[in-house]
Amino acid sequence: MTLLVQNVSKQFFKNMKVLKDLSFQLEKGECVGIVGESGSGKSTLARVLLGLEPYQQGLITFNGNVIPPKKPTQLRQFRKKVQMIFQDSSNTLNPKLPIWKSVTEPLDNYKEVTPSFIQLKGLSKKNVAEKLLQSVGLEKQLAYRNPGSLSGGQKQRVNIARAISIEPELLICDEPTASLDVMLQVQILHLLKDLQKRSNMAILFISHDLRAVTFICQRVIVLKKGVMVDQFNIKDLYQKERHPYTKALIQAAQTE
Ligand SMILES: Nc1ncnc2c1ncn2[C@@H]1O[C@H](COP(=O)(O)OP(=O)(O)OP(=O)(O)O)[C@@H](O)[C@H]1O
Repeated sequence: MTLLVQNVSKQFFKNMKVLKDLSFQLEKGECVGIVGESGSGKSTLARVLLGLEPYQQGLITFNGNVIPPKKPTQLRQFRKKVQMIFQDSSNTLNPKLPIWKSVTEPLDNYKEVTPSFIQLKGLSKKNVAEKLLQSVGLEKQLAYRNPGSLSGGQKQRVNIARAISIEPELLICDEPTASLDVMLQVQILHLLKDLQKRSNMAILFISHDLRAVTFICQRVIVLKKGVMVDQFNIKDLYQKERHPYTKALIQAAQTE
């Protein structure tokens, strides 16, 4: 898997450039963080990478194919390989469906996928859902409840189970813990880290929280007003060559 972003710029209106000449690369099994304050363009970048928003300059490729994919068949392949987890876990699950139906929906859409972590043969869809829920640390009985009766943390775990059910090559997480309390944030970060180790999928972890990013990622990209001002390996976080904006983020994280 390779995600390649080359000199990408995006604007919403004529003079409103939100992403400016961004270039970076993400390889199989890597976990890269995108960090920056509110309004720096993180969510816009996520949407552009997912092919949900157009960009005006540069080129994005996923495994050599241009993003956004043009043909419906290419788009289908792309959606299978790249999954997303959003900040707000409350609206992403259909309130009318029991959890087992929501969690197995991607497997219904991509019947050709057989996840390696569950032996599908002979298992009913409900059993598969139970297994998926257990893989994200939830009790299997949760499969038979509706989203309305779940806590925020449980719902986010269900979203993660759903996203990983088809074993994506890349998981894009946009502030996945922002709506959760601190204890749950830590649990979800541990879960993501553990899943990444088990599956070797790549993760693009978008957050304003430098501490979360440094916990889970091996490499960090710092965005400021749509410009990539810094990029470094976690081991170099405290090196003096860090950009002043990165240093300010480190200081803010320490005083929080
Ligand atoms: N659909 C849109 N139309 C016009 N401007 C937009 C649109 N979406 C985002 N913007 C603007 O683009 C800039 C970047 O927004 P974006 O949501 O990508 O930042 P962010 O870093 O994710 O912020 P936050 O952490 O607050 O979510 C902001 O100035 C925002 O107002």
